[in-house]
Amino acid sequence: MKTKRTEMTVPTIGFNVETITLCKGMDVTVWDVGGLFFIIDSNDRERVAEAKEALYGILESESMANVPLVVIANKQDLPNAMGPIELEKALDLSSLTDRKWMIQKTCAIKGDGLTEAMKEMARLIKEQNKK
Ligand SMILES: Nc1nc2c(ncn2[C@@H]2O[C@H](COP(=O)(O)OP(=O)(O)OP(=O)(O)O)[C@@H](O)[C@H]2O)c(=O)[nH]1
Ligand SMILES: [Mg+2]
Repeated sequence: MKTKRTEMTVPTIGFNVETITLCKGMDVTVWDVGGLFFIIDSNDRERVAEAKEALYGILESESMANVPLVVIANKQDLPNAMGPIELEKALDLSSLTDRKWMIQKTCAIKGDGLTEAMKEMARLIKEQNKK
């Protein structure tokens, strides 16, 4: 995967903004943020590899160094949805040794797990800041 980087700073705010080209036609803009939520369609087994590529494309950006990650495993209401253990393997999350991460199961249409995801993120950011 080739990434083309554009570094840019907004001096008045002091945020680092970086635009990464994940693949042709897919640009993501990342900010110097406290935490990253990555939402995955747990029911989309065919595209989990694609989701993994996208995730690592974001994580390799300099501005994402040590930034805590909460993977939101959405669509848990669907019977064929991948669970957290399966997703952890599919996304190879155990390879992430230099950042705090966790997986939160959600069902966005019912709102299940969303508050928990926010709380977990707050906890990870606090832990990271202790270092
Ligand atoms: N069953 C279920 N459906 C959901 C949930 N969250 C979002 N959706 C539905 O998923 C649909 C959007 O699908 P997505 O997978 O997000 O997007 P998509 O249109 O498939 O586009 P891409 O997957 O990005 O190509 C909408 O109809 C939502 O109502 C959930 O937790 N459970
Ligand atoms: Mg989809």
